[in-house]
Amino acid sequence: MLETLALSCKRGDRRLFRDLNLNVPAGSLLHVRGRNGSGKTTLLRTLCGLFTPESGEVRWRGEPIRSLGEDYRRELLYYGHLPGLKPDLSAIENLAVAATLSGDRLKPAALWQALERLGLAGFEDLPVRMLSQGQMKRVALARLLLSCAPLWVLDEPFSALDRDAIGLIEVLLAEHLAQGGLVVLTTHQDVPLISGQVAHLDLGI
Ligand SMILES: Nc1ncnc2c1ncn2[C@@H]1O[C@H](COP(=O)(O)OP(=O)(O)OP(=O)(O)O)[C@@H](O)[C@H]1O
Repeated sequence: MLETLALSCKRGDRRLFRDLNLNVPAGSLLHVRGRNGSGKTTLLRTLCGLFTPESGEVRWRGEPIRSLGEDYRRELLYYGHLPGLKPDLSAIENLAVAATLSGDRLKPAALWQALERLGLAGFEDLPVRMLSQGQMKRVALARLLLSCAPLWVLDEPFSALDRDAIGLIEVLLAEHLAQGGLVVLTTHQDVPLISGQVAHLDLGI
């Protein structure tokens, strides 16, 4: 379970949220909503331990993430605003690097299958700088198929994706939740989930 206790964050002089108490149980999704600049990305980065809150804490399985360090990061998949790809590496190479950094030992066939499922057959060997924006996002999202992490924190996973890709990500989310995974995501789109328990958090109101 992921929890926050009285979490407060400031950026410059602006307080984005105060005393946030969240509880995301296994098998559930938290959809963080709010206008531009309301603090969604800041909250997601704080949940990942990438931004230090003004006060309060984030807990994973009952332990403060500060004390878990690498043990927490191994259980986490973070998909940020930028796809986080190396532009001169191919799609396959990018996935291999991401898997190695996450400590996942994967057979090359698994990487090729993941790219195929994301509709990237034929584009596996091109440097990703030669792919379209949506294709780059698909490469980054292929990690969802390969990761063993129970907690997915996804910042705008649907942006720049076409209808088919959005449908596929919805299926992957539903599968992850059905297996007891947890998801925290932001999206400005209304995305109906096929199944799973969904809660909403509105920031900046
Ligand atoms: N590095 C930074 N230094 C100072 N202020 C920042 C920094 N990054 C973000 N902010 C400010 O924090 C506020 C919240 O930003 P954040 O990116 O969390 O919003 P958001 O809800 O994710 O927005 P969007 O929907 O546009 O992605 C904004 O007002 C922004 O200007």
